[in-house]
Amino acid sequence: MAVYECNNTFRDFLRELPKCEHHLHLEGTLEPDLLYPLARRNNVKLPEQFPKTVEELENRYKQFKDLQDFLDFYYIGCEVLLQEEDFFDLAWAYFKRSRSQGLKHAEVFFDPQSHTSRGISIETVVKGFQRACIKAQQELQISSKLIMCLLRHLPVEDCKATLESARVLFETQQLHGLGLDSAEKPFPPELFTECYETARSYHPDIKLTAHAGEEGDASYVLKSLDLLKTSRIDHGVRSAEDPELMARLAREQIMCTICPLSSVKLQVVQDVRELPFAQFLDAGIPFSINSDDPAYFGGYILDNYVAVQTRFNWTLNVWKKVVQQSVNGSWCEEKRKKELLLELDAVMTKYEGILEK
Ligand SMILES: Nc1ncnc2[nH]cnc12
Ligand SMILES: [Zn+2]
Repeated sequence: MAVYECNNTFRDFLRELPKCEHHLHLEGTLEPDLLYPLARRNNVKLPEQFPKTVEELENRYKQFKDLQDFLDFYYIGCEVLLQEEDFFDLAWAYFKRSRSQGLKHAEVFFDPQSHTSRGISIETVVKGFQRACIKAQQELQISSKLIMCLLRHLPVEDCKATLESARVLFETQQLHGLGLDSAEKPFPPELFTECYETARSYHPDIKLTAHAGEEGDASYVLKSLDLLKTSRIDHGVRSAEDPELMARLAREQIMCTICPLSSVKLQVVQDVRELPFAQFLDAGIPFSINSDDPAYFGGYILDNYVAVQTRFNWTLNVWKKVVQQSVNGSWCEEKRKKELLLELDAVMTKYEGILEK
């Protein structure tokens, strides 16, 4: 695994930037040193061949063959989460850790089906996560929104039933958006057209996104826009293979939530330098930088910012633009965006005097 480090002052600048995270799976924040205690607390027997110690598990996480290789571990990890308290502990640990990396606003995914399939109610999952979100606002000044994801490898009927079970949570805007994750191939967006239609009928302000263009090609991105009517794309890096699609993403200002360390760990690219940041910037396509499943991919949000800086050596002004578009593309209230943009101005003023533009 390549080393991504940048000079200390630049790292301080990146840390102080008011960061928004748009692509973070709460279940993907389950650190090995929480996984084993939760397994013990809940009497969960891990599979025979599963690594037996934190160290062995961390070693196994050093590289994944592909998305499916990672997902096999991710879903086993989910099995240690049973009680409302477990979901709270998981999310609270994420917020605390990310606060020290300069996180200010988080739009976080969760996968109810990986819990309801084990007899846990969606209310238990959501209550635990909600409590952590409220505490993060009160004690860490981190604002957040919950996005429920459908698991695309499961039967569409199962996804429809999950949506129905979450109807009231969407109607009351306790859930802010809908996403689509898990193995991209061979589960293309068109399978979920009806699910997204149903979600739109739940609330006029519901936000829609989908993983696309991570392992699937650019057509997955196009079909997510056309059929699912998403206003955001998670990953989207393979859009760069299709110039017409790139022009459309720019024209419609579709935010792509890019996850640098994830894309390397899952072998979508071999190094962060291969990610199409320059093409996105040149084309005027908004993107944000995110951690995806930080416990599995070896880095939280700042680590991802640092990885990008080591490879692209952006100026302060490029970072200003990247943070501006990340704030402006957030699904939070306008007042919150204004606060974050003011914070950004203050950080820029401080560091323009220290680092050259
Ligand atoms: N990067 C990813 N892609 C698809 N599904 C996921 N579930 C958790 N992380 C994911
Ligand atoms: Zn993801």
